[in-house]
Amino acid sequence: MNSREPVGIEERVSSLLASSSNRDHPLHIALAELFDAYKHQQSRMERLVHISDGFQRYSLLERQSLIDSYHRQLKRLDKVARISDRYQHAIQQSNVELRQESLFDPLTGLANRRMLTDRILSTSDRARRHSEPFAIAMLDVDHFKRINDQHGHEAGDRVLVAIAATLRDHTRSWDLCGRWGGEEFVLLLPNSGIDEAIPVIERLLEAVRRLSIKVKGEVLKITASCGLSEHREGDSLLQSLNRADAALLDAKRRGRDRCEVELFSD
Ligand SMILES: Nc1nc2c(ncn2[C@@H]2O[C@H](COP(=O)(O)OP(=O)(O)OP(=O)(O)O)[C@@H](O)[C@H]2O)c(=O)[nH]1
Repeated sequence: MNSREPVGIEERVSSLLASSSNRDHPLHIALAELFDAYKHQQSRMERLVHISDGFQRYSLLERQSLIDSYHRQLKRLDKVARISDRYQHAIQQSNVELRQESLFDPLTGLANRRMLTDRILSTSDRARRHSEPFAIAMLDVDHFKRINDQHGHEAGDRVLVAIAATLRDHTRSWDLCGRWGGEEFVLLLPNSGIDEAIPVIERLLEAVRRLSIKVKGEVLKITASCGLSEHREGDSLLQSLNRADAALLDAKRRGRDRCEVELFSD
């Protein structure tokens, strides 16, 4: 008798088949064939389990690598989005700067000649459609050359900047002030006939008189002359500007520091 009793079915069947006392049993051959078939099936099962485990491990690795690659792509996309945001912001910024440079005078920050021209044309269009009057004023600093000659170009620039600020501060929100060039400024007074425009200009000239610009310990007193014209229906931009310019020359001739009106006389 064995010192150890076989426990599992396989061990028990194996030991039964191995025992010489069972060799002539009528079921011995059938049991041996059945046992072989069983072992064959079992080894197939083990192979299948092995393949399935390997496949699962491979799937896990594949999944992990896909997740890693997905996260790497996300990071890249995030980086690309941030670069694109910065790029778009830079383009917007440079568009703002380009617009600023193309429409505004760099020294005074007022509208430049191009913007003034555009606005006068659109105001003239609106005035025609709604039968509204509008006025154009040309304002020129008196004896500006003297300021440059006596105090230097930089002092002249400071005077222009101070005048620009005065124009901005003493006109109505719907008026447009701009620098026409040199020491000459243009004011567009929409929805205003001569009668409404004159007090605006008088207020402005008074504000210029009150300016005190300190240059190297000296206080500069400034005056300006102004020519005013009212736009007439059918007038070209040039005609209205020419009439304001003629009125300005008249103001200079009559002694400066004043506003003259040129009404309907080409
Ligand atoms: N500082 C400075 N001066 C300028 C600028 N543009 C033009 N000027 C000067 O402005 C002066 C204009 O002088 P004029 O046209 O003789 O006129 P004015 O001396 O003001 O004399 P009136 O207009 O007759 O009162 C010239 O000396 C120009 O050099 C500028 O941007 N800065």
